[in-house]
Amino acid sequence: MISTVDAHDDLIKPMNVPIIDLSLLSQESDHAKFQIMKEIHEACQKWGVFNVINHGISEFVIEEALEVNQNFFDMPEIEKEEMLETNYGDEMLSPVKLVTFQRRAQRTDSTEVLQRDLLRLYANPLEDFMNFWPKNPSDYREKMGKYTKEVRKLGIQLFGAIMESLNLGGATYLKENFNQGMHMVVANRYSPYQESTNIKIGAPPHSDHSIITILLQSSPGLQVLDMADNHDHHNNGTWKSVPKLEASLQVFVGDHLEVLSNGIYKSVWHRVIPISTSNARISMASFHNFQIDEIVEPAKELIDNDRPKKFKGSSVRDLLKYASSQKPVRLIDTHRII
Ligand SMILES: O=C(O)CCC(=O)C(=O)O
Ligand SMILES: [Fe+2]
Repeated sequence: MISTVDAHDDLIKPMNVPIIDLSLLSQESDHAKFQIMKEIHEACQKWGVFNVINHGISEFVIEEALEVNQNFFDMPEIEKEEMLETNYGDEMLSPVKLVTFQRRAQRTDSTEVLQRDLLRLYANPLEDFMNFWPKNPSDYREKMGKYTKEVRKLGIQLFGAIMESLNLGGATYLKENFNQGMHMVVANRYSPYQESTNIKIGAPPHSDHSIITILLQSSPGLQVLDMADNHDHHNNGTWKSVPKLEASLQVFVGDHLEVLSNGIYKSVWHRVIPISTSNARISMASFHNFQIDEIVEPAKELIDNDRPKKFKGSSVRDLLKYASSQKPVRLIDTHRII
């Protein structure tokens, strides 16, 4: 179990996260394509994370999305809660969920060490879910809608490239599953650290339940676990900071891509320890999955005598349910066949 959450920032070294130029994907040249597939393959295998540049989402859309979330979180607590108070039945399918650390602090069973505010929005199909998103600030839906549309397009493009990097370019059933899949956007606000309180701001170590996550950050603070040759032993890695690179987004391999790739790609352990003490840090994590009850298994094309099936199947619902129990091991680790 990873329990070290102290921010010995001076001891944390930066990690050279690979930078992938997505404009190369649309080039005709086979050489450029081959090169980018190789880079994606290596990044997903070795690090479970890479930066993308020339990703197609305009700086303007990004800035507006960050700003409108900042404005949302800045509203008085009571206003935020009122607008979201609805009973949706199946909580797992609730189109919006707001967790503020003020509210959480009132709960006596709170065992979390690192705190943040988060707003989780369902986003596919966008037209269905947007009506449940916050009405205020009044430009929230419009600006988040734009970002969400763009990031979904990027997700589909990246999934296609990642499948190709696994020689699964011809497996159209996977692309169809992805296209119909779940898209969840989580906006996080990390308040400035207050010396007067004991509250530690951040996100505890975890890997994502997604196939891929696309991350947008307003300021640094993300750290990933560098496991070098020790991928299956998450307690043996070293935390490294991920430098914030201008105009880039970060892409994470999630648990379900580790399963789908039959263990060839590794989901990345990460945590957040914000650096700035004066400004709030806003991030937006865009989680892309298959449908909630679709069973994700190692792709049959990646199973053979040399690489037998490594995992039993699981659905996103299984991963989400398990995550809420806050166990220190990943569900997929309990699903290992060998
Ligand atoms: O805030 C970040 O940079 C990362 C957030 C994250 O890991 C998550 O929401 O799963
Ligand atoms: Fe995450």
